[in-house]
Amino acid sequence: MHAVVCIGWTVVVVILISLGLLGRIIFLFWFWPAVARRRLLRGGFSGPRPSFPRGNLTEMYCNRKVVVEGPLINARGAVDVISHDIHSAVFPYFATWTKIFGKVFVYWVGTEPFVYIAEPEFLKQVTTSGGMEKKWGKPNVFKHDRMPMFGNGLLMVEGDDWTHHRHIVARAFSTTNLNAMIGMMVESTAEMLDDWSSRMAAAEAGGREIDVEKDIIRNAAEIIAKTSFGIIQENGKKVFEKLQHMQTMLFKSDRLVGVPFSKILSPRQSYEAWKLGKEIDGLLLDIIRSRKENPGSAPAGGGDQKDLLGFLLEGMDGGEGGRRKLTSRELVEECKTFFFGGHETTALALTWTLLLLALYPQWQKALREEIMEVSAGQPLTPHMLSKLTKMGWVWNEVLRLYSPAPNVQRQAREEVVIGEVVIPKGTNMWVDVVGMHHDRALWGDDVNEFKPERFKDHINGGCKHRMGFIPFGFGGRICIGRNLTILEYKVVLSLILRKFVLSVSPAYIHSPKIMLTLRPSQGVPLMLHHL
Ligand code: HEM
Repeated sequence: MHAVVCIGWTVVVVILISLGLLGRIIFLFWFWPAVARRRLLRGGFSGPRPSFPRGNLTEMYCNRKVVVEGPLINARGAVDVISHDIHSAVFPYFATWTKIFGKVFVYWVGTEPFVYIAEPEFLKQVTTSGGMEKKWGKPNVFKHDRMPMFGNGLLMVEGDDWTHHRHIVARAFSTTNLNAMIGMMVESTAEMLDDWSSRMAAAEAGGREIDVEKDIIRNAAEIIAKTSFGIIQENGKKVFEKLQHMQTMLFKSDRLVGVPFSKILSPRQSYEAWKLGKEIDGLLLDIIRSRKENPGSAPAGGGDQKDLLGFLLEGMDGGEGGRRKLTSRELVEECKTFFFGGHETTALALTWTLLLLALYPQWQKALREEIMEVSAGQPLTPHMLSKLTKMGWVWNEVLRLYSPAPNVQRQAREEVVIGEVVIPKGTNMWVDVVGMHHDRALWGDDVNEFKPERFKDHINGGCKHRMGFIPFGFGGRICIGRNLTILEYKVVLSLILRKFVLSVSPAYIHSPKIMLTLRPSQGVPLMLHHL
C-alpha cells in the first residue's frame, strides 16, 4: 500500500514538472514572441512575416544566392574594375527587405525578434541619446552560442562588470604599451615575407601567385597570440590552432541560432566546441599560472617586450584604487576575446587592402613612396608610423567598403521608448554596418568607388551623418583594440610594400561573403614581384 502511494506521488510530481517545463517552453518560444510581435507591429514596425520555429531564417539562408563576379581579367587580358557595390551580394535578404520596408524594420531569427537598423539617425536616438546606452546589452541568443569563444570577456560582459573589465583592459591598450609591441609584429611579419621570398625564388620570372589571405590571417593570429598572451612555444601554437578550429566549428552551427533547441539539432558540433573550449581554457590557465609564478618571465621574443596579459597582470598587482582584481578565469576569457576579436578583423582589413592596392596601382605607388620617404628603409618606429597619412586614408576607405565587422548587435534590457516608437524589453537590434557604409543617401553618388581621398579633409569621410561610418562600433562599447589594429596594419603593410609590388592574379574571383566577418570567400590570389 505504502509503495503504491509513493509511486502515485512520483507520477504526480513528474507530471507537474513536465507540465511546468512545457508551460515555460510555450511561454518562451511561442507566447512571448507572439506578444512581442504584436507590440512591435503596434509600435509602427513592419517587416517580413515570420514562421514558427525558424522565423525568417529560411528566406535568409536557404534561398541564398551568392553573387560571384568575375573572373577579373577579361578575354583581352585587361583588368576589369570590379564592383564594390557589395551590400546585395553579402546581405541579399536585407537588400530585398529594405526596398520593401525601408531602413528600419523587424525580422525574426528563429523565435527572436530583431529590429534591423540601417538609418544612422534612428540608431543615434535609440542607443546614444539621453541615457539610452544603459538600456542595451548583448543578445543572449549569441552570448549562449558564442560562450566557448568569448566567455564573459569584455565583448560580452555587461553592467558593473563591463565597467570594471573595460577600466582594467584599457590600461593594457595604452599607447606606450602598444608601441612596445612593434618588435613582435615586425618579427612575425618578417618570417611571413621571408617565406614569400623563398616561394618566389622557386618561381619563374614574372612573379609568383600567392593567396595572401591565408598567410595574412595566420600572421595576424600569430601576432595577436604573441601580443595577447606571449606565445611562441609549442604550447602556445596548440592554443591558437585550437582557437581557430573552434571558430570554424561555431560558425557552422551559427545557422540555427535562435531556433528552439538548436543545440540538440547539432549535438556533435556543440559537444566538440565545448570540449575544445575546455582544452583551450586549460592551456591558457597553465600559461597564466606560470606567468603568475614567474612574473619576470619574458613572453614571445624575450627582452623587455610585454604582452597584454603581462600588462593585465602588472595592473592587477598594483591593486589599483581598491578595485577587485581580475580572476584567472576572467583573464582566460579576456585572452580568448583578444584572440577572436583581434586577429581575423585585422587580417581582413589587411587582405582587402592588398587586393585594393593591387587593383589601384596609383594608390599602391603613393603609399610606397610615403613609406620610403618616412622610413628611408630604417627599422619602423612609432614616430614614423604616425606620419603615414595617406595610409590612414586608405585604411578608412577599406574599412568603409569592406568592413571586417559587418554588423553590430544589441538586446534591450528594458523597454525603449522614442516618441511613438516602443521597443519591448528582450527585443534584439541588428545594425547593418555594410548597409550604412554603402548608402548612396549618406555618401553621395561615388559611394561604391574606392576613393581614399574622401578622408583627406573629413575624419568621417564626408558621410552626411556622424553615425553613418562605424567600423569600430559606437558609444561606450566602441572597439578597445582599434589603436592596436591600426598599429599592426601600418607595420605589416609597410613591410610588405617596402619589399613587393602587387598585382591581381587572373585566378581571383570577387566573392565577398559573411562568415561572422566579411571575407573574400574564394581567397585573394595576388601576383607578387620583388621591388
Ligand atoms: C580592423 C579590426 C577591428 C575591427 C573592424 C573591430 C570591430 C569592432 C566592433 C565593431 C566592436 C563593437 C562590438 C559591439 O559593439 O558589439 C568591437 C569591440 C571590441 N573589439 Fe574590436 N575590432 C577590430 C580589432 C580589434 C582588436 C585588434 C582587438 C583586441 C586585440 C579587439 C577587441 C575588441 C574588444 C575586446 C571589443 C569589446 C569592447 C567592449 O565591449 O567594451 N578588436 N570591435
